[in-house]
Amino acid sequence: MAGVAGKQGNHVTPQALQEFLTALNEEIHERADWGEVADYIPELADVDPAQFGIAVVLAHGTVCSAGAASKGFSIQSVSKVFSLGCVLGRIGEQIWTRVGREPSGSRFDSILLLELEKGRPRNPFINAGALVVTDELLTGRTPRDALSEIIGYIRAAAGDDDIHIDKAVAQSEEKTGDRNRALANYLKSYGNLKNPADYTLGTYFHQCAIEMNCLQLANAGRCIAGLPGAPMLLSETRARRITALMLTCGHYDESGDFAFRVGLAGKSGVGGGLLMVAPDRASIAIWSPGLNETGNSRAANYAAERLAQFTGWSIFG
Ligand SMILES: NC(=O)CC[C@H](N)C(=O)O
Repeated sequence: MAGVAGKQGNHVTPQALQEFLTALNEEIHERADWGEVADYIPELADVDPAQFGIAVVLAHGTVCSAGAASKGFSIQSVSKVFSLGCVLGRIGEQIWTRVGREPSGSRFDSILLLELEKGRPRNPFINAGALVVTDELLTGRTPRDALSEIIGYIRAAAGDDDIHIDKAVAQSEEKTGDRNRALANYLKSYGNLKNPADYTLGTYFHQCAIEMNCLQLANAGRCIAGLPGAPMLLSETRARRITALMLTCGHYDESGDFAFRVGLAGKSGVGGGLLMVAPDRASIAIWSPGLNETGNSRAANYAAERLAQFTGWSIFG
């Protein structure tokens, strides 16, 4: 890897970036520090952790990629970025009466703060908050229609209709989703779940089971990164605010460390996916299914740090 990295500021050429990504892919495989796949969702437990893909869409539309960038994976919690975009389009700022905008400092599936804060989840990216967002999207609709809206939004963002739900993953999580069931019922007891818990949970499990590859995900992030030519799905203000939430809450109790090491807004998922945005510069998707102790991809986090060092894209200068 020596001799490849170096702070490039605004002047990252596609060619230099492509060379860097190719070398990074090799470095990741040489390190072989993969972490453990999420085994609480049985279908994900079978995925080989020794895989890595990365795709970067630059402001002028050039795409650079390396590794398994066109291999599909379960986006899991990365879907929460798009369900939030969707609900903001639907009911606007009213969603904030039901969910907060503060980092939780606890695990993605924690119930701890929910009692203390009377059923209003800290933010839309922890499971409790995402359940509230999905519940809002479900209100007045069938689960099938709510899911069509979410997947339609993602397809429009990616500019690609070939994005689908992996039903086996959804069913697998349905079988083992007791903690999410507990969260949904707890929300319901505080009057912060409008639909029957099973409906909201079923919709949420299917939303998490959407399968995408890095190229599709990086394309879908263009509207959040505010890249020219991105589909008009979010106002500038909303894109900026979603980015702020990704930075402060996108990695759960590792969000501070990610900001410290990488300096870019990102949203992770237990499928090993990571969507990251460098506002006005690039949309980045990284995937490696092995996770660290906080449920974030070990190799994707490492790659994000190396990419930020190479490009100089940290929002902190
Ligand atoms: N962090 C994640 O990706 C969690 C999503 C997963 N579907 C869950 O609810 O547990």
